[in-house]
Amino acid sequence: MGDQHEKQQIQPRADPGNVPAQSGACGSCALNATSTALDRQAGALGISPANPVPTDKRIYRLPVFTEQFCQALVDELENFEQSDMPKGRPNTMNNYGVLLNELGMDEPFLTPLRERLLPITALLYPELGGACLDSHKAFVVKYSLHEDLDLSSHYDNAEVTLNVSLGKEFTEGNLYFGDFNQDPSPVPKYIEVEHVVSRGLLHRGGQIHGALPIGSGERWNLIVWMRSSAVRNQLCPMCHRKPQLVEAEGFGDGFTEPQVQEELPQPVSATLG
Ligand SMILES: O=C(O)CCC(=O)C(=O)O
Ligand SMILES: [Fe+2]
Repeated sequence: MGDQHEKQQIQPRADPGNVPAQSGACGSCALNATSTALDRQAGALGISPANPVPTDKRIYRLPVFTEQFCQALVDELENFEQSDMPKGRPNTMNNYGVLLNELGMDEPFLTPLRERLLPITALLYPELGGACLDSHKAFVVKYSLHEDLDLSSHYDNAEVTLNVSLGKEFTEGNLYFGDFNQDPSPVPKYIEVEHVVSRGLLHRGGQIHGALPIGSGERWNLIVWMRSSAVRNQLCPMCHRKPQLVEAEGFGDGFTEPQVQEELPQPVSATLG
């Protein structure tokens, strides 16, 4: 079962290209203390905040693949791109890239990857169903000088997003992050985050973000929009309403139908004759 939404494109409320990377330090000591405690626990799992200066944005960096694996995956995707097999667009905003379910990669590769991340997402994003991310949409996006150069500001159709840099070689093209969409501030603070090949970034799907233009080369990223049916069945994260379900294939948009209650035996009144 699913719903028609994908990425929600938004007008940047400040031109991220012109906004220098900000410290993003939170003014509240309590929040800083909480995020520092969380950062320490995450550090014990090999995960570090993506920004060297503490922020309230909850963006984390972690090792995901080897560089050799990233290279092999990109080679394979280039073969697929050059083939005449039918291909869809990765999503409503990126024009170039590959939908990984079209390559049959969901079951053998992406579901185990999502499940492997559960202890981490449970720790980092408990209120977003981080402990029960039960489906995903996964794709690779590609940027190059004569194709897409950048990606405008948006939030994802995901509770939690994993974004892994696969290479190849490129200059510039940093990611930028603004507010959480459900918690906008009057003057949003943007931070820039550099991607490192073979590393992943974890962020809330609702964290407004985009990618700055690359200066040269090709930039390929694996994006996994991870979804929690327990959370989104209550409220669609894209339109913030109770979801109206329509039939969909595969994981759809990650909504599930309520289980049909097993029919309970009806009480019967017996009359003695
Ligand atoms: O290009 C990137 O690194 C970001 C892609 C992204 O945000 C998305 O596809 O949802
Ligand atoms: Fe995104």
